[in-house]
Amino acid sequence: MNVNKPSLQEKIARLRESFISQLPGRLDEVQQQVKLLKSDPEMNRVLAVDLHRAFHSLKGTGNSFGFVELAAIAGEAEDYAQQLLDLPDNRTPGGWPETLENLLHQLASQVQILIYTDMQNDHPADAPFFEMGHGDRPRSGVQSPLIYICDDEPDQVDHLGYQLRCFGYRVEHFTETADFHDAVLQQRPDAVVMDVHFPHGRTAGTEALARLRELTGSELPAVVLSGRDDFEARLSAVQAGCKAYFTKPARPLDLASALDELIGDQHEEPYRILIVDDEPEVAAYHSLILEEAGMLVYQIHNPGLILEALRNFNPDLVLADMYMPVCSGVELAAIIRQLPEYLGLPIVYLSSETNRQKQFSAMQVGVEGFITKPVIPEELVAAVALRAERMRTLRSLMAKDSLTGLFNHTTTTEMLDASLAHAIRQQETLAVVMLDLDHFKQVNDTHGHMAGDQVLLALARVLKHRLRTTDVIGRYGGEEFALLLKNVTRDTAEKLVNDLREDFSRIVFTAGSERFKCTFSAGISHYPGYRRAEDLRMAADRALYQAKKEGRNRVVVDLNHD
Ligand SMILES: Nc1nc2c(ncn2[C@@H]2O[C@H](COP(=O)(O)OP(=O)(O)OP(=O)(O)O)[C@@H](O)[C@H]2O)c(=O)[nH]1
Repeated sequence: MNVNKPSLQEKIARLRESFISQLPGRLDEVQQQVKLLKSDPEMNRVLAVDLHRAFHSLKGTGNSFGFVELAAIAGEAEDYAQQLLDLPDNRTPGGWPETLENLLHQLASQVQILIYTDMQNDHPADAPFFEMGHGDRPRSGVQSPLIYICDDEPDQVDHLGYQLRCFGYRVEHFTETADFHDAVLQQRPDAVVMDVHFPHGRTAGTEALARLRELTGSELPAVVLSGRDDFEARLSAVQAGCKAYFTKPARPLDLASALDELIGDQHEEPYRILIVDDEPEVAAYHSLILEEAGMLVYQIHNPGLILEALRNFNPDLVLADMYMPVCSGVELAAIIRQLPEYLGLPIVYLSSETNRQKQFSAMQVGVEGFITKPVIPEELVAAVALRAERMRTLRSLMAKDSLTGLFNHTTTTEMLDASLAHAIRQQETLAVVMLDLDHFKQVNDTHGHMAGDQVLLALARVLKHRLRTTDVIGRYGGEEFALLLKNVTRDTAEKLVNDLREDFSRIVFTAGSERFKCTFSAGISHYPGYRRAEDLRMAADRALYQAKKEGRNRVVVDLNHD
């Protein structure tokens, strides 16, 4: 099937065309407003406010789409409307109303020119152009990360590969750098574990990485695992762009942590940006810029929909226009700030208001920033990404457990309520799993608290890599975890948790010179078997208790229903 998706430039061109086609109608409206204003001896301020907003938005949108002359005339008219507003009641500025009529006349000529040029030219030369890099876009796939290990010592590597698979990675092993080289060109891995010394060269491994970088123009995320611990080997690793250096024998858990760090960012969810702008074309234009940078954008053109949009879309940042008909940007920001759950949500104005004093007072309601139109796309993306990132970090500190990075008890409980409500609404199923490490006190007592922490981290990592991004993983208590598996049958949930249990039980931990393994037990309950969150949790708890009683290292599914 041949699907011709419009390019970014084509989408922008369509927005411009749509804006141009609306210009005569908008001009008509402005002319009506001026007429009303002229015939009103009281100089109605409401009419003047409307007029100011109309010119302001014409200026902003004109600028955004590169119609500089139209924007300049609209800007002059906006200043004049401001003078009308600033004067005491019943007074009019000098040149009234000829100045305004003259500006309207100029605007009408500009609109004619734009319509004519648009008809002549498919791609206006002055269309704002931007191109954003695609390299940093988050990956959308949910497949486990692919790791290439390149090492000529099969025994050691087999064991390492086996352990990394238990952590949820897909692993491929190469003993020859030439095979590794060809494989990378065929399918680029998420990360590489590379040896330095090979029979055909003292630094053949790191040289292979450097060659690939030259050939492809980009660095492979790589760590070194080598028997050598000398300056030459370490320097070759740094020069090849390797981010960590491990000497053999390395602990699989340490390597897994380094690999997680290397590829971690790629699993980040895209930033969620809510745009509030009464001009659909302008909102769509800014939305295109942000989407092109990999963000997820939702637009509303009526500020009255803000409450629903916040709740349904759950944004990381709100980008709001300052002058809108239903309510101003300042009023909108004040409404958001009065909602306790959105107190920390960054709000940024995107406006053509250039008056510093007005910008400053508009920010007094707790607004994070001010971006003036027309925007430079890279600056918009950078300003939005920076603030959205900060919001993510703050949220994560509040919602996540500091050791494992999983959701904490409170958030997991809230998510159980939300997931159950969603399952009921969508007529889907939901499995709740309570999971508890076996004899964990003994692990701490025998190998120390730090070794215990490593076990908790390892389990968290296995769960994160192996479950879908839509599933919820929480650290419910000290050594107790809760999983919410969405839209799975009871049998699928049981098989999944049993596979996790078996893989986890194969991981070898080291504490000093000691080696040990660890297991967990799990209990599963299921919606629609139970219809209340608390009942689901208690049923999963009872099943877990039974698994412990029956000898641990097993999964029990609750078969009772309410
Ligand atoms: N290392 C470490 N240990 C923790 C943490 N949180 C809780 N624990 C320990 O987890 C252990 C839980 O022990 P118990 O509740 O007796 O359970 P258990 O030894 O796992 O026995 P069963 O659950 O019956 O198999 C206690 O020793 C806690 O100190 C943590 O963050 N780090």
